[in-house]
Amino acid sequence: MIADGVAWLDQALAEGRIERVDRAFARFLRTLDPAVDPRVQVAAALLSRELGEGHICMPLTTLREREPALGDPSLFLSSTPLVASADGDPSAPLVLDHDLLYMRRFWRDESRVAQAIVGRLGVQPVHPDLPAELERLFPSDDVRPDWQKIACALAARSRFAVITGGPGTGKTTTVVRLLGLLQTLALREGGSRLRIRLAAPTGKAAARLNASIAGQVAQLQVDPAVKQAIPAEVTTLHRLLGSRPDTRAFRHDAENPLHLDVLVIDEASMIDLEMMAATLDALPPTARLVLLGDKDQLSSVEAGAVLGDLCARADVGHYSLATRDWIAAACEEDVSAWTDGDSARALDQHVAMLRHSRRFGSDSGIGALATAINQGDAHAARAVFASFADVTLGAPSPAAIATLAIEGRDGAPGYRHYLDAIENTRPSVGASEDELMQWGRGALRAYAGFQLLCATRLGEHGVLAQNARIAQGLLDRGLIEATGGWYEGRPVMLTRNDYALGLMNGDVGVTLWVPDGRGGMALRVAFSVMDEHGGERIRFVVPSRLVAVETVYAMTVHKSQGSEFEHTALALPPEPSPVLTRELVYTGVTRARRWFTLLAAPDILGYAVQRKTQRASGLLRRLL
Ligand SMILES: Nc1ncnc2c1ncn2[C@@H]1O[C@H](COP(=O)(O)OP(=O)(O)OP(=O)(O)O)[C@@H](O)[C@H]1O
Repeated sequence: MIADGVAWLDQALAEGRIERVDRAFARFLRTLDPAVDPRVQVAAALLSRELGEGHICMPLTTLREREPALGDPSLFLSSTPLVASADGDPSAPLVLDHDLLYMRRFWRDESRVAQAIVGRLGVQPVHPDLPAELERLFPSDDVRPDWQKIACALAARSRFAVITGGPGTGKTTTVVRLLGLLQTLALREGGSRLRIRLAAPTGKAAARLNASIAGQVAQLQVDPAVKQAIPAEVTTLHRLLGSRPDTRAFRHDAENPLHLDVLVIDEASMIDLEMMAATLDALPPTARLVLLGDKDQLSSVEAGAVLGDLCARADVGHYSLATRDWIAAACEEDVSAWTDGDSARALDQHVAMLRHSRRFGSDSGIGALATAINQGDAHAARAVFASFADVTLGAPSPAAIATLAIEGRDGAPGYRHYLDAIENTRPSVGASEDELMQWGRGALRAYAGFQLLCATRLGEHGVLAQNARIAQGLLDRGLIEATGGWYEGRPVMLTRNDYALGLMNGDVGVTLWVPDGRGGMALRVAFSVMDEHGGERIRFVVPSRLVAVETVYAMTVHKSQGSEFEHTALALPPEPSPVLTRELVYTGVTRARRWFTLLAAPDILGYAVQRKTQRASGLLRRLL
């Protein structure tokens, strides 16, 4: 029995079971209802803690486990005005929906997302030319079934589609062909062209999709008029929705919807619940939404795991008999093995999983490692290191990590390679602006040759400590001229959006000495930015204008989402910790294009791989 809420909160805070913000929320409830039951305050504090961990809600079973002294929470939660049922008092700050406890804002966001998706489920009539066009865009493939073709077909017949797949499984290829298909069918017989927009949750992800989409559109086997009607420009979701400084509201919402017919969002695993709700609000009811992403990656930094929820059943498919037959007719593909007439749900018919990586073949350790990690098979994951040259397991001592980060290994670059590239390609004193831009572009490309990833920001094994060690190691070797302040070679990452500069949180720039235009030299930070035609341009920024930046020799795995590096090293702390999860390691491994180095004790790898995170939410229940 809990008689004194204040004492419980203070003690839980002292024991580290809750944080100050959780206690503040529980205390705030007392201002709304001075006679509040202390057990409601305890439940509220524990709920607030769960939200801080990225969950959307808290199942009552979890609440009971966290504090057995609460007894049966459904009894006291149903008899306080602070908690309402789903259709109860809309001013109550907490909602109890069946056995899930929510803060009102999260419950509302989840309801908006669920409603908007449910409204889009269902099959629309398709153009009779669909099978022929699919056949043209996806000439017979040696890998059967051709999931790219199936994903494209499913997306073509409805206003909502999810395409998930690991790295190199062809998400971009599929969506470009889908857009070609939709636009071809729309323009046929004098129809009007579809207004298509492409977006990604971060500037970096948008830039990467931008780079790959332009090339893919050029190769697309469609009419030139169709090609022209496919946009190459990828924007951030914030920009698309029209974010306004200092407010959570966007310019586009249900009252002022976006003017578009098709919205494609890449890297959808990074979208949190609130952003998804805002996006769906702003989408006209008739518009199609296509979500692309890798369901196995880390979820968004903010609460929710919308893509993970939507793809929770993707491995098994759960296609209905009707979907199976429709796919057979439209694509000549057989998905019987992924069909389950009894348990098929409407949502399942809108989800396709690409299962064959074209980037990582059977000779790729990175691919084999990603698969073993996803299967939670630590033994197989360790065995991969012994069998493949592109992946290596190294010691996690701070000194060894810094050395690897600087020197690289066996042909795989480290930061020496990047700093040498700056030095070796330095333009002459009278270099033109074009030559300087080319130098900046080369430096940024060389920087993308290697990245050290850490599990956390703080602590001896975190980003800040590793940054300091690497900078010292570079200084000791004469590769940089200082370890603090601004110096040539300092790589920085923005920690906040800077709309005035057109730079986004997560954008990385490199510091270079360039002519100042008055006969002297000045340090400038080179960033890759998109011009108005979707092309890449290098912008040199005065360091003093960059107010929210961090040195980025090391970055957290979270921040690395949406980026790829030729050689990626992932350093894991030596002690077990809640941040070490399967998704974290998988996301780290799949940032690597050619080489991957894991700096971890083998037992820590096993520990992390066995810990699959599950964020509590009621979304799937509402959708199935
Ligand atoms: N059906 C296909 N036929 C031939 N090549 C393909 C096909 N699909 C994809 N590829 C090639 O495989 C590579 C990866 O494809 P793509 O970039 O579309 O994958 P992705 O899933 O978007 O990858 P990422 O992990 O970068 O998001 C590209 O080089 C692409 O050209």
